[in-house]
Amino acid sequence: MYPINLILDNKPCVVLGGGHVALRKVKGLLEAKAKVTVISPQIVEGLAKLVETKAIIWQKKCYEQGDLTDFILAICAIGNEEVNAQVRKEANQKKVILNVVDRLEFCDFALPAKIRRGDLLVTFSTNGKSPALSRYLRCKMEREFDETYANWLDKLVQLRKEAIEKLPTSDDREIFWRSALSDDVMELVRAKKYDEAEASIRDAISGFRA
Ligand SMILES: C[C@@]1(CC(=O)O)c2cc3[nH]c(cc4nc(cc5[nH]c(cc(n2)[C@H]1CCC(=O)O)[C@@](C)(CC(=O)O)[C@@H]5CCC(=O)O)C(CC(=O)O)=C4CCC(=O)O)c(CCC(=O)O)c3CC(=O)O
Ligand SMILES: NC(=O)C1=CN([C@@H]2O[C@H](COP(=O)(O)OP(=O)(O)OC[C@H]3O[C@@H](n4cnc5c(N)ncnc54)[C@H](O)[C@@H]3O)[C@@H](O)[C@H]2O)C=CC1
Repeated sequence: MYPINLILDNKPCVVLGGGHVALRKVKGLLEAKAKVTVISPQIVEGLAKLVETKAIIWQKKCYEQGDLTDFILAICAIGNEEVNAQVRKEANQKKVILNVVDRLEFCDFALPAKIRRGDLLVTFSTNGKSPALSRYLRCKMEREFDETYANWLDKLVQLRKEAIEKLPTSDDREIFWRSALSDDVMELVRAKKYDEAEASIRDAISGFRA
């Protein structure tokens, strides 16, 4: 497995099937700001609400060959081997990247469990061996990854700009950040002393010698 984070903002994605698994996958796509269409003869209540609020488009029908046209990514959550095979075939023809929720061998990608805190994204996966373990680790680590990292990340955006202005080469910046983002600084962050942490990084930028 090769981990990548897809940038799906406003890109057309389709979920086939309208059950609870489809709902979870749709929610994940919406978090990534994708433009989501669901194709299914029936949908669960959670999906119906998303249709009502126009958060997603619903095509009330069974999947047919040709339905993947115009989509860049598809998730097949129907749970039928025959349909899975048809969808896999069309995805190959149209070069659409596909996830089949009950068949890892048919997948171009699998979904990890995730913790999102602002722009920070932490993911867990098990190569399909135990989604339950991915979920367990996500729940456990949610406590560790509270909002402090996301708040700090917002500050780092500006500090990174300043480091780019003051430190001439990318080698310098690599050396700088590996030492500047120290346990001591991160302890200040954990204590929500963002200003002190910020000042410490600024001092380090002005005092940096390669
Ligand atoms: C391969 C993969 C394909 C994919 O969906 O991309 C896949 C496949 C399958 N899952 C099944 C079952 C369960 N899936 C979950 C939960 C999650 N499943 C997710 C991802 C993945 N699931 C991909 C690999 C992830 C990895 O590598 O770890 C998560 C992480 C992400 C998400 O869905 O968004 C999300 C947790 C989100 C969260 O809570 O954080 C639970 C637990 C629960 O719901 O409580 C159960 C019941 C317990 C169990 O079986 O473990 C079955 C049916 C097995 C059967 O028939 O018994 C299959 C099919 C098969 O295994 O063949
Ligand atoms: N990857 C994952 O995270 C998980 C996967 N699964 C597997 O996912 C599959 C789906 O699970 P559920 O959502 O609980 O099932 P479900 O049976 O509730 O949902 C299937 C949906 O597909 C629709 N459908 C049926 N035929 C269709 C067709 N030809 N075209 C379009 N839509 C069609 C149905 O109307 C229904 O909405 C199962 O095979 C299950 O084993 C189960 C748990 C987690």
